[in-house]
Parts: sequence; C-alpha cells; structure tokens
Amino acid sequence: EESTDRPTKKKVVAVVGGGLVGALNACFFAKRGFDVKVFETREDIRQAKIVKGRSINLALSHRGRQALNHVGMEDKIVSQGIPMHARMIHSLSGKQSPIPYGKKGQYILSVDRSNLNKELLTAAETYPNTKLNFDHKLQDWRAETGLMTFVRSDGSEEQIKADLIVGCDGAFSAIRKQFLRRSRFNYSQTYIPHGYMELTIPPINGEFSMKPNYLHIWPRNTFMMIALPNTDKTFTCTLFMPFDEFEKITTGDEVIEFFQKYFPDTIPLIGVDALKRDYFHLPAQAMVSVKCSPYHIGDTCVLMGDAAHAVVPFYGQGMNAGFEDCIVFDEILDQFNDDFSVVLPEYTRVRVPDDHAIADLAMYNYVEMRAHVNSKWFLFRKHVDNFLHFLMPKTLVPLYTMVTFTRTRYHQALERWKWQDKMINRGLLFSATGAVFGGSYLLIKNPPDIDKLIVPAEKMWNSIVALRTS
Ligand SMILES: Cc1cc2nc3c(=O)[nH]c(=O)nc-3n(C[C@H](O)[C@H](O)[C@H](O)COP(=O)(O)OP(=O)(O)OC[C@H]3O[C@@H](n4cnc5c(N)ncnc54)[C@H](O)[C@@H]3O)c2cc1C
Ligand SMILES: Cc1cnn(-c2ccc(OCc3ccccc3)c(C(=O)O)c2)c1-c1ccc(Cl)c(F)c1
Repeated sequence: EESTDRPTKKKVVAVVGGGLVGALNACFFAKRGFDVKVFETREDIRQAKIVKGRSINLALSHRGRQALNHVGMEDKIVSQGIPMHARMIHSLSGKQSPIPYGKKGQYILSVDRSNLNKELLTAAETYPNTKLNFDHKLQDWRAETGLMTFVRSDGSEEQIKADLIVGCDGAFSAIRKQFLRRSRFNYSQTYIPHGYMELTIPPINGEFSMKPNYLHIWPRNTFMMIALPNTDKTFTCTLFMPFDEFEKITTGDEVIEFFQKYFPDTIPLIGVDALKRDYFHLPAQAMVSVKCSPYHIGDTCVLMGDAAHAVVPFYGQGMNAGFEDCIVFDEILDQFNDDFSVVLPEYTRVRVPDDHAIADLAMYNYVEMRAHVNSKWFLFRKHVDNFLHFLMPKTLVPLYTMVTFTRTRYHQALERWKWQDKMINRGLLFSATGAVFGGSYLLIKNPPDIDKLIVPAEKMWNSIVALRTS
C-alpha cells in the first residue's frame, strides 16, 4: 500500500549555464520548490579576478526589473545601478542634446554585468534546494532519458539525470545542438557585418567626465558609439563599426585620426594614449542574431535566454528578454500546475512570437541606425515621437517606450507600432492633401507675390534634405 504521507520526491531541474539568465532562472525554480542543480562551465566568477570579453555594463529596463522583482532582487540590483533618465545625443560638433525617455519615472539603468551575475548566483545559492556546480561543461545530453554528460577541466566526466533540463547556455548553446538534429526544428543565425569594441572613459579628478544619468549616444550612421556610466565614475563606451573598418585602422595614429573625424569630443575624455592602447587591447567582437523554434523537446528540455534567442544589442533588450522568459515560464507553470508535458509546448506557443519579434526589432534598429541615423535625424525622430505621444498619449506610444518601459508583449508592440506608423502616414497624407487643396483654393482666390515665397520654401526643403543625409 503506497504510504500516503510520504512527500512526493521533488523534481530535479538542471539549469545548464550560470550566466545572467541561468542564475536568475535558478532562483525562479528554487522558489517553486524544485531540486535545482546549476551547471556552469566557468569557474565561480565570484572568486575569479576579471571576466574578459563580454560587454561590461548593460541597460536594465522594465521587463528585466519585473523578473528581478519576482525573486526579490529588484531593489538590490537597482540600488547598485545608475539611472539614465534620457539619451544624450552627441553631435559631430560636440554639442550635447538631451532627449528625455518620457515621464519622470521612466528611466533605464546601467548595471555592471559581472556584479549582476555574482548577485544572482549568490541569491540562487541562498535557497537550500539549489546547488551550483562550476567547472562543469555540458558535453552531450539525451532527450529520451534526460541524461547529461559534463566534462571537468581535469578531463573527468560526470553523468547527471534530471526531470527538466533548462538550456541557458547562451548564443552558442551546447543544449541546442541536440535540437538541431531533430526534424521540424527551425533555426537561423545571422552574423552582422558590424563588430563592437569596448573603451573606457575614466573619471576626471574623481568625478564623472560627462553627465552620468544619461545613455550617451554618438550616432554616425555606419559608425555608432554609446557610453553607459559605471559606479566607479567611469563610462564604458561601446564602439559599433563594420569589421572591415576596424581592420583598416592598424596604427595608433590612425585610431586618433578616425576618432578626430567621427568622435572628436571623446578624444580628450578617453585620452590619446589610452585610446591608442585600448583600441588594440582586444579585437572587435562579433554580434550574432539567433532565432529558433520550438524552444522545447517533449517534457524534458526547454531553451531560454540567448540559447533560445540571441539578439543584436541595438535595442538594449537581450538580457531583458531573457529575464522576461523566466517570468513567462513561471506564469505558465502556475497555469498548468507544474505539469511539464503541458507547460513546455505552451511556453513555445506563447514565447516564440515575442522573442522573434524583439530579434526582428533589434535588427531593424541596427539597419535603420546604420542607414539613416546621425545626430540630427536621431533628435528629429525622437522629438517627433515625444510630440505625437504628448498629443495623443493613449493612441500614439513610441515603439521604444512600449519595448523599454512596459511589458506589452513584444509581438503586440511591433503590430501596434506598424498600425501607428500607418495612421501617422495617413494623417500626414491627409493633412498634406488638405493643405494642397486648401492652399490652392487660397492661391486662386488671391495670388501672392511669388518671388517672396520661393526663398523660405527652398530653405525648408534644404533643411529636411540635410536632416536625412548629412
Ligand atoms: C555588446 C553587447 C551589449 C549588450 N547590451 C545589452 C543591454 O544593454 N541590455 C540587455 O538587456 N542586453 C544586452 N546584451 C545582451 C545580453 O548580454 C545577453 O542577452 C545576456 O547575456 C544573455 O544571458 P544568458 O544567460 O542567456 O547567456 P550568457 O550571458 O551568454 O550566459 C551563458 C552562460 O552559459 C555558460 N555556458 C556556455 N556553454 C556552456 C556549456 N556547454 N556548459 C555549461 N555552461 C555553459 C557560459 O559560461 C555563460 O556563463 C548585450 C550583448 C552584447 C554582446
Ligand atoms: C544600450 C541601449 C539601450 N537602449 N538603446 C537604444 C537603442 C535605440 C534607440 O533608438 C533607436 C532609433 C533612434 C533614432 C531613429 C531610429 C531608431 C534608443 C533611443 O531611442 O534612445 C536607445 C541602446 C542602444 C544600443 C546600441 C546603440 Cl548603437 C544605441 F545607440 C543605443
């Protein structure tokens, strides 16, 4: 007779990848009472000296904050971040133009990547039902049995079985490899021609050398640079540029010549010697966009974070989307009482359209900024967005606002933006037609002295053309 008082054995959830999403996911699953085992290929970064390579700071916005809030981490992480209330657009002449994101409370946060990862790992470790296993690299796994093989840095192997495997092992996921061998698994990856490189703006006399509470942007069409503030009063600049442009610059003098031409105001801020040194410190890094579906296999495995959807960083949403994955999965676990056989397919059905939408939006931003966006155009577009939103706050919400400051589903934000764009174009068309007919009527009624009209019209046209092309 099965004893009724024996507690049902806790299901084992293996989180592969102890990066930002994996560490947060461990907290989500641990909070639900699962037996959570995290496997991370790297050593414990809380003991390691420096984490090389990846972007040093990130923009945390509403979606990511909501996920942190769910596991009680929002206040801690926000307190260690720096609010950015507006964009600060740097023109070629060095003029700085702030454009607020919107209402008072609407700001994004610059957070340190490594510190965030450490805090989340420590938070996961506070749950008695969570075990962190570092120096565990997933080598292989089997969907049929849920059996995983990990290899250690000493070459030894370890086999682990779990009820659920959560692949949070990033854009080059080893978990996803098994998905690629299966029929009807859709996969696409795109490396963009741009690379990125990080540079540092040090403090001046112990103080920030630029206004700290801004997302600093130098939009130069093909070349773009951003700077996010750090708590040590430095800024981390990220230079985005085509690889073949990076490759043309081979000497320190050529670096200075390039910055003199495109980002002259940053030379005294970064420093000539530092610029010459840091530019050659690490090679430019690649950026890849990965889309796939389904996100699950049976009731055994699910992909989340960059393992499911790596996006180009031109919307500052990759981590926020991965963090939101955790909330969505948790909500579906609630809905279907932790029944993985129902939860996993439902997660794919609900989440794939949204993660694909943000991947498309990020790529769209990249293409749009690369092609059209210099500082004048950036300012014009954002002021138009803010003006239209001011006129009709409920009807016309800027896409950036929906994506960054709400939890509007990404695919619905995209659809709404397309609808709004159509309305604005129709509106512009309607008012232009009205102006033409109305103007013609007035002209016929009382013809003006045409010579006085040509000059201002030409000036207006030239300024519009200049906006688009200079
Ligand atoms: C230049 C740049 C700027 C960015 N800026 C922003 C931003 O401003 N805002 C934002 O929201 N996002 C930003 N992102 C995106 C963000 O960095 C990623 O979306 C986020 O790091 C994804 O987290 P993740 O945990 O899914 O993957 P990762 O952070 O890649 O973590 C994966 C983890 O899995 C581990 N791992 C890998 N393979 C294995 C294996 N076989 N076995 C075990 N462990 C393994 C890795 O060591 C790593 O710890 C940016 C990205 C870049 C490149
Ligand atoms: C890290 C982070 C967080 N958010 N954003 C972001 C992205 C795009 C934006 O507008 C696109 C646009 C401006 C003007 C016209 C069309 C589109 C805005 C904005 O509206 O301020 C903010 C970034 C970011 C990341 C990389 C680059 Cl290169 C960059 F410039 C900013």
